[in-house]
Amino acid sequence: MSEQTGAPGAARAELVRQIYLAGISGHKPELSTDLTSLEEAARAVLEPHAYAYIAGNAGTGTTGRANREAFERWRLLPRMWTGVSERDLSVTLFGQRLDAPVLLAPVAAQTVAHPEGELASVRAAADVGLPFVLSSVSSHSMEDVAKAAGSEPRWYQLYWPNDPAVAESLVRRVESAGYAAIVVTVDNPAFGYRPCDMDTAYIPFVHGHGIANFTSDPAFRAGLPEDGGPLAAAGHWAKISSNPALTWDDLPRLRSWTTLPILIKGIQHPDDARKALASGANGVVVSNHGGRQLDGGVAALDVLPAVRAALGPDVPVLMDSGVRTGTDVVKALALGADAILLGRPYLYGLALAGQAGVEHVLRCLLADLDLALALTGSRSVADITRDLVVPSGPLAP
Ligand SMILES: Cc1cc2nc3c(=O)[nH]c(=O)nc-3n(C[C@H](O)[C@H](O)[C@H](O)COP(=O)(O)O)c2cc1C
Ligand SMILES: CCCCCCC(=O)C(=O)O
Repeated sequence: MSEQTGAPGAARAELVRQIYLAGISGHKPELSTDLTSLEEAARAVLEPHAYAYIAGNAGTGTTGRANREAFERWRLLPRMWTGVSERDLSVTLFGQRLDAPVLLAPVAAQTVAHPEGELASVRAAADVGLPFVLSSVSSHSMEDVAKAAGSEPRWYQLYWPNDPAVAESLVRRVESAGYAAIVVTVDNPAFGYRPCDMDTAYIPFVHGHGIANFTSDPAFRAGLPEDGGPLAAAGHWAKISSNPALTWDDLPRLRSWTTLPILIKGIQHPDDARKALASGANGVVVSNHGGRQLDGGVAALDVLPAVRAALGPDVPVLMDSGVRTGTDVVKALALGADAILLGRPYLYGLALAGQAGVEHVLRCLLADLDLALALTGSRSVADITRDLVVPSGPLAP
């Protein structure tokens, strides 16, 4: 977030300029500006089990593919001569002004991709001015990540543990460490059936990745056996980490621990969106976890308009699962999202070049988005309305 108001932030204008100047001078970027190509590039540098964990989907990958197919089914219907020399990508969520409608999705155990993990990602997010959403299951503690973010915005994603003392302790730390919102993920009552991980017999959390918020938590440590080493900590985490007994009746308890905005992530049914709001949430994230949980499920983009209709125009609705380009962001916004969360693409940037790789991905996405605004005739996010997208195929006369 920056203090700037109005037309595009200097940083974004500069990145568009740099990308084009690079083309003119013949100076090739180290990583491709086609973000969809980074997965293959990252595959070449990652250990097979690490690539499988990041890229993998549940089951046969049907939901993961559906996420992309849904974006492909929509086409942008651009308008001309609307006067787009000044473009403003900013949005306001929960009173917080964001330079662009883009956040970094919570992704677990980022040291699997790069030794600096979340510290590299949050620094990149801060440099570009986008909020970072820290996973509960991070390889660096929420306090260390907050320090690396400096004064830039960060949100926290909560997997609600089944130990009430640990749950409350985590939430209180989130508030003390200056996180600006809590994103509660509800699509994970159990780990999805993921052949990609079972076949490599790889679970990051037993290899020292992803449990820093727990090993640094006094309530968690109180439950550890005295002589327990890292394996005992991982074992204890596995016991308390998920909470399949949760129902909507539990949300008021979380509400009583914090005044921060609460978003529910993993919403796919309009009735669940209504229940989330009725139980005390302030917004939702339409998501199927990038296809990593339920195979054969609906595409996130396909349910977005129904969720928006259920909640009305004023409730913050974010979405993720399948966003790969700036034009995907425009489609999601046109179909009802206030902002999107970017997932795997920034992890591939992280794997390829650490902080610089994440920055590259974010700058490319923002440049693409800025140009998509110009090319669709949109001067601001408010101009991205439902009539900017049509189903693929001939336009009805
Ligand atoms: C390796 C990996 C780890 C993830 N870890 C978490 C997590 O800890 N918490 C969470 O809510 N979502 C997690 N997600 C889901 C993302 O937040 C997001 O919903 C998903 O990546 C969107 O799909 P996409 O990356 O295909 O666009 C993870 C996704 C990946 C790829
Ligand atoms: C209950 C915690 C499981 C952590 C799963 C991390 C994740 O969301 C993913 O791999 O996807």
